Amino acid sequence: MAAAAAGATPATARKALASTTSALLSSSPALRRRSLSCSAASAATAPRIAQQPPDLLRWVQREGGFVHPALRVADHPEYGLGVSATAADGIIPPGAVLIDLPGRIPLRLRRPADAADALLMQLADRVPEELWSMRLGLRLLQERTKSDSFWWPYIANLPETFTVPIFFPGEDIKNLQYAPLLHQINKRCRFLLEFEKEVKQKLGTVPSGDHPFCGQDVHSSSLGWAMSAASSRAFRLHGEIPMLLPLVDMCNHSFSPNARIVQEGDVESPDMSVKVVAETQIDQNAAVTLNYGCYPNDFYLLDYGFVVTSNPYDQVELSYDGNLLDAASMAAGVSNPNFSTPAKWQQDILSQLNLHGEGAVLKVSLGGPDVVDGRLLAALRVLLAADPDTVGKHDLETLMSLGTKAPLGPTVEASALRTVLALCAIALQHFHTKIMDDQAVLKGEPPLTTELAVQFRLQKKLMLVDIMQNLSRRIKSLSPEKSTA
Ligand SMILES: C[S@@+](CC[C@H](N)C(=O)[O-])C[C@H]1O[C@@H](n2cnc3c(N)ncnc32)[C@H](O)[C@@H]1O
Repeated sequence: MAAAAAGATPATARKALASTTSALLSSSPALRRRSLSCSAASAATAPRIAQQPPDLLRWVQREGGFVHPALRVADHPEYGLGVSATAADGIIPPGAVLIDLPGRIPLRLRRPADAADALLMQLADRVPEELWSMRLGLRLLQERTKSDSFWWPYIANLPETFTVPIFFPGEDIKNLQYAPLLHQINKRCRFLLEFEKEVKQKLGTVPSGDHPFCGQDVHSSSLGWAMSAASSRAFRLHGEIPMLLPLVDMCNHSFSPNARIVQEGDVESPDMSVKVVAETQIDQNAAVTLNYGCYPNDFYLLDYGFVVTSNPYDQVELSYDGNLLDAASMAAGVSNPNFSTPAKWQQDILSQLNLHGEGAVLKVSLGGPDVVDGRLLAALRVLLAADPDTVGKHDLETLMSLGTKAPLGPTVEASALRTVLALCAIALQHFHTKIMDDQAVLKGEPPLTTELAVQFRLQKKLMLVDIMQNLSRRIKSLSPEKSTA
């Protein structure tokens, strides 16, 4: 729905991106520059920019970095490359420094040193803040085109392609079946197509010596590569300045990580360093993992190109809408719901919850650690309550918490939870396929992009079913005679 409103469909935007992929291969010779093209033939599982990239670990050490002697970069069976402890060395104790990068190794946007840098910054300023990965991506692309880049050993080890949905075939974008994500993908694809034009216009007549990409043409596909490299590998440390951290970015993700990143010194200071420190004991052969962030799968797929199964932070987004709530509560057997026509005292509380009036934020969610969005839960409780006096005895925090058992009594609580149950059922119906259909597709070992799209929607549905079971248990635990609305 949202994607249609935004204009071009993700599928058409994707087609245009795909059609520029071959145009990316620019081969006109020039000094001081490295072609943006690269051969697809390299390691079968994870093709890298260079067919035989330099040893990243040794480069970090040569440039003054520290790497714990027990660590290696090795193929992970499912996640591409990863950092792991060797079988031979002993266990690594908690607190041990695993990697230490001096300030010259991280790659980030820098203050302009010449005309090319100044142009790059002007382009970066044209990118909206929410697409910070494109800003950093421009810097990466600048270094990728230089033949003598300090960061070449790092760049040579980067993946040649990414599994983020801007590169999905149109069919697999449709396979996601989830409007908020389709909207984001569409936005990114349209941005890349527009930005390609802007970059071409800006750099069209710039002489090669002042050109941020050494005179090479930049297309939406190369911009997409750079944006995806940055979004899937950059870290935002103190000061929120995103940086690419060579070798550190070979560590894969876990919500129960055994390591964490520590920044020492200010980002701008010359003695800044970035360390990876063992959070727990790291056994022989164990992978070193970092937590990329406690986010839903939308974020993981859009920025990193993977889906976390049983992600405790996954959510389904919906829009707070009185008519939808009336329909849901009637379907749940709640008599005379008045979500679309709240009384004045109820409107006042909805305003406090930022669900009513000017500037209201109507996006609410189901799932994640709270199970039900606190603002949605409070609104339901308040709108189902008969009088302002009972409600007035509780503060908003209590009304927003599912942990507080039935603050307005079991009858209101049962009706509120039943309405949420019905909302879950409505959300489930928005997916065109059933859980069993998705499981059957996955059993058939489809192409990777189909697998990711189907896994994404399956995880959302399984999460909704979990919430429904959770709420049913809560409704049952309310006193039996009052839980029937
Ligand atoms: C920061 S890089 C880590 C190094 C990467 N594996 C490589 O081969 O270069 C992040 C990427 O690793 C993969 N990855 C990391 N953790 C993962 C996980 N828990 N599940 C699936 N893929 C993961 C994804 O492709 C992700 O975009």
